[in-house]
Amino acid sequence: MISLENIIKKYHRKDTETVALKDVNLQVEQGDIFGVIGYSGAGKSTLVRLVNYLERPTSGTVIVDGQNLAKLTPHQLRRMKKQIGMIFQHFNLLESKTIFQNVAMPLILEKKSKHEIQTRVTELLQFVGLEDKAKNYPNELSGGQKQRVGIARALASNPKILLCDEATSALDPQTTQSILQLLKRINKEYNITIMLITHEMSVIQQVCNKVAVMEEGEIIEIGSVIDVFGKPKRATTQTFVQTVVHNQIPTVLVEQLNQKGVQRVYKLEMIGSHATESILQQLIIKYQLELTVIYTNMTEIQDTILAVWYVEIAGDTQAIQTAKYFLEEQDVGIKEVKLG
Ligand SMILES: Nc1ncnc2c1ncn2[C@@H]1O[C@H](COP(=O)(O)OP(=O)(O)OP(=O)(O)O)[C@@H](O)[C@H]1O
Repeated sequence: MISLENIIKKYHRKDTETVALKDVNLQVEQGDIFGVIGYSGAGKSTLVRLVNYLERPTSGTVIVDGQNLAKLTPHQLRRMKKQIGMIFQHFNLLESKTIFQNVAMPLILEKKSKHEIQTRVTELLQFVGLEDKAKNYPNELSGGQKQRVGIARALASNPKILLCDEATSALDPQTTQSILQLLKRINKEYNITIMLITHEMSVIQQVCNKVAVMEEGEIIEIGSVIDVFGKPKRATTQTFVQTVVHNQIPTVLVEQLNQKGVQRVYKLEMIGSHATESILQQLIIKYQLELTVIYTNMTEIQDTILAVWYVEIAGDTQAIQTAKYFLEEQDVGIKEVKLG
């Protein structure tokens, strides 16, 4: 649906050159909710703005719905842009227009008939739960309601793709939840492919099926959300993941364990069907090991459980080694951790 190939984007201002994107490649499939995460300045906004050609690449190819955007005539590009809706952190509503008029704006620009506009806007306001606010002005609405207006406006032209630029960053956690639920409905009910950028891993956790992690203009990790959350490779990704997956032993517990002189603590990481206690039982029964569970945490991601267990293992060294092989065969990550 969206393909970015060997994208380089440089900005020039006076004598300075900023390389915002350095050879970026990514594919977004039809039906994806594709998240892009990274710290401020990583290049997320630049990346997402390439998709509707708000920014043009310095080099590389942007393909949307099978079309190379660089090869389109201005008329074809305008038509393509109608297939791509966008919502923003600060909503970008016209303050002097009513909610109805804001949502109607793309349809007015498309010169749709009055009747058509009335029907479509009413339907959209119903969909986002704001049918009673048609005659209000943006400054009479809460942040969450304003974002719903932004969403209704973005959907007016029946887009195939919705781009979300930090759409929930200005909202409180509860309102964020409701907007994310709305995005999920849009994806399912209208079959709209969504690309969203955020600096919050919890947003990715709640709605996305795929994620790209960006750092200094590069994609440093990309894949299904469950894979990236389950086995983050790069330090930045690990830091993001730890904001939602609490897979470290709490410091206070580490101190207690050190005081007790506990040795041989292992961290076991399991994804999906393995994330059960039965694996631990097998270690006890099959390998005659003594296990003491020190800390455990489970996180639900995309209907799958990510589990981490910290266990103290006592027993025959050879038996522990054989048990390690058994765990690796079961796709359970195991490593000895140093306390303190
Ligand atoms: N119009 C511009 N002119 C010059 N430099 C720019 C421009 N837009 C972005 N940049 C620079 O490009 C780099 C990437 O910026 P970008 O806004 O894409 O990052 P971001 O990850 O979206 O950051 P944030 O979360 O703060 O919005 C930054 O160094 C930024 O200063």
